[in-house]
Amino acid sequence: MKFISPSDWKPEGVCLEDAALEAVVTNKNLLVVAGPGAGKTELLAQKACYLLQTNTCPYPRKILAISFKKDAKSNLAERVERRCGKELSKRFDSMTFDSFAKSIVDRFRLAIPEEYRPSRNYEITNNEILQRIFIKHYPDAIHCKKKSELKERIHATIKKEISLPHKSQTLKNLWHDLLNDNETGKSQVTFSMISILAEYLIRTNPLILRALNATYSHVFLDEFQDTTFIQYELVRTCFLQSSVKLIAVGDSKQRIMVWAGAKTDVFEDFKDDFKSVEKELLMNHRSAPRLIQLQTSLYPLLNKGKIHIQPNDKWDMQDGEANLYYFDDCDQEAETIANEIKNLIQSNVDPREIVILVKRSLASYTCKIQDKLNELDIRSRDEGEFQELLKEDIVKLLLSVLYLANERNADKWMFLTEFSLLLDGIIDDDNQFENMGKIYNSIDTLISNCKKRLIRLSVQKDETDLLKLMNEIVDFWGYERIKTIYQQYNEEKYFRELISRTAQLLWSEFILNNDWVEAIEYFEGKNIVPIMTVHKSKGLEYEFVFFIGLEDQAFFSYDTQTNEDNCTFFVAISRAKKRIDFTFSRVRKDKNQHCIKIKKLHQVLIESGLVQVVKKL
Ligand SMILES: Nc1ncnc2c1ncn2[C@@H]1O[C@H](COP(=O)(O)OP(=O)(O)OP(=O)(O)O)[C@@H](O)[C@H]1O
Repeated sequence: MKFISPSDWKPEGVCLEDAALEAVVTNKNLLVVAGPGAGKTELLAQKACYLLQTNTCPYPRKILAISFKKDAKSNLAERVERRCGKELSKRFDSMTFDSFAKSIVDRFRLAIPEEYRPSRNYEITNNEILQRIFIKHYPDAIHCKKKSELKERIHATIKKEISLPHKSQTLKNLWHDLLNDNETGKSQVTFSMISILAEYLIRTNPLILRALNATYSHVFLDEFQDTTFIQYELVRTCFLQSSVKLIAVGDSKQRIMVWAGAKTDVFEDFKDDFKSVEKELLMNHRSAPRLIQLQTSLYPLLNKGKIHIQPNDKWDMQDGEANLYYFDDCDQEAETIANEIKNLIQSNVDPREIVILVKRSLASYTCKIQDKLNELDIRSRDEGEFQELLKEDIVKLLLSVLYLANERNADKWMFLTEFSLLLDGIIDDDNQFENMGKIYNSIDTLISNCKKRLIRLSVQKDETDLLKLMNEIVDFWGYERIKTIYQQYNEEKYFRELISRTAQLLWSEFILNNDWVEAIEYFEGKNIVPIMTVHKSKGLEYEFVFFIGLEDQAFFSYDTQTNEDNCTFFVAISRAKKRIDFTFSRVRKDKNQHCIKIKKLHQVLIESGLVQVVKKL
C-alpha cells in the first residue's frame, strides 16, 4: 500500500473551511464545536481519510468512530469507504456507543466477576420484565401513575451508580435479580448496564485496556453534546491514560437529550481531562442565508453570543423563507398546511424533501392535517418505526430481494451482490471472477424462487407465508453467517423480531393494493411526506419544514426545562434548507391554546424581521 505524504494530502469532493482543514490535519486531542449544517460528519469522514491515506493512523492500527444513532454510524462508514476505498476503510470501525460497549462485554464476558457476569445468552431486557423485577426491590414504584414515569424512574435508578461495585445494597440486589432472572432463565440487562459492565471490565483488566489502546490510534466521538455520564466514564477509562488521540465533535445548542442523561458539562470536562484543542467551524452548508440569520437570532436564548455564520455560496443572499401562522382552529390549520404541501408537490418538490415536525404527541397534533392530505391524495406517515427499521441492514437485504423479485433495480442488485461477495470473502480472492459468476447465479435463483412465492402469496393472501418467505431468504445466507458481517445481530431474538415486524408492516401495506412494488416503496418511504418529532429529526435535513403547534401545551415543561426546550426548537428550525413554517392554533382538541409560557419563542421569530406573520381569522 502506497501512502500519501501529509503535505500532499487534499480533501476529496468538498472544500473545507480553514478551521475544518486544521482539525483534519492536527494530530492532537480535539474538540470541534460547530453549529447545524457545518458538516461535522463530513469533517470526520475527511479526517479518517487523512489518517488512513497518510498512515498517520499507522498500519495495522485502526480508527474507532462512536456515534449515537445507527444511521449516523452507517452514514459515516459509507462516506469513508467511498472516499478512500474498501481496503483502507477496513481499518475504520464505526459503531454506536451501545454496540461499542456491548462488543467489549461480549468479547470479555468471562473476565467479569461472577456476581456481575451476565449469562452467555443474556437478553436486552424489555420494560415488562424490568418493571416486574424493579418493583420487587423498590415497592413504592408501584405508585408511579404512568408507565413512562416508572420507566424513567427505573433507568434513573440504574444510572445512580455508574461505577461498580455497588455501594447501595438495594441496587446490588436489583442487579442480582436482573442478572439471574428465574422466569426467563437468562440474564436481563439494559444498555446502561452494559456500558457500566464494559467500564468495569476495562478498569479492572489492564491487559484488555492495553489491547484496546494497541488496536486504535484515533477515536472519533460524534454528537458529543449528547454523551451521558456513563458513556463519558467509559471513554475516560478506555483512553485517558493512553496515546490514543480523541476527536469529539458536537454542538451544545443542539443538546436535547438531557432528559435521557446527557452530561451538560461534557465539553468542559473533555477539555480538562484530555487537554484538547478547541476548533470552531463557522459555515452552514445546509440552510439558505435568511434561515441561517433566523437560527442565529435564537442564539441569545441558547446562551450563545452572536457570531457570523457563513452560508454556502450556492445560495443567493435573499434565499430562505419563514412563515408563522395563527389559526382559529385545527381545521383551518389542516386546510392551509395540506394545501401548502400540495402546492409544493405540484411544483415538483419531492415529498421526501418535506417534513412535518411536532414537539410531542405526534398523532394529536397532526391527525387532521393527515386527513386533509389524504383527501388531496397525498400520503404521509409517522416515520418513527419505519425510520428505525430502514436503518437495519437485514431489513435492507430483505426488501432488496423482494423488490428484485418484482422489478429490476441496479442499486438493490449491487447491494445484494456486494453483501454476498463479502460474506463469501471473495473480494480479494484469486478466483474472483469464477466465484462471482457462481454468486450471481445463486442470487438469480433466489430471486426467481421468491417471485413464484410472491405470486402465490398474492392469491392465497396468507400473512404467515410472507414471514416464512423472509426467514427462508435469511436461510439462503444463513443467520450464523449474516452475524459474522453484521455483529449487531448477535442476539437472535432481536434479529427475528426485526424480520417479523418488517413482514407485518409490509403485509398491511400490500393488502391495500395487492402490489408488491408499491408496498415495498411505501415501506421505503417513496412519495410519502414524513411526520416525526423534533427528537427523531436530529441529524436530518429537508427543503421544507412545517412545525406544528408552537403552543404552551406542546412545550408543557418549558418552565422547568427551558434550556432543553429552546435547544429543541433550534434543532427544528435548523433542519430546514429553504423554508420553515410554524403554526399556532387557538383551539386544539377542544381546548384553548396559549403562547404565554413560550412567548419568547414567538417574540424571537416576530422580532427577527425574517418571518412573515400570517394571521388567519
Ligand atoms: N464542506 C462541505 N461543502 C459542501 N457541502 C457540505 C460540506 N460539508 C457538509 N456539506 C453538506 O451540508 C449538509 C450538512 O452536513 P452535515 O449533516 O454533515 O452537518 P452537521 O454539522 O452534522 O449538521 P447537524 O448538526 O445539523 O446534524 C449536508 O447536506 C452535507 O452534504
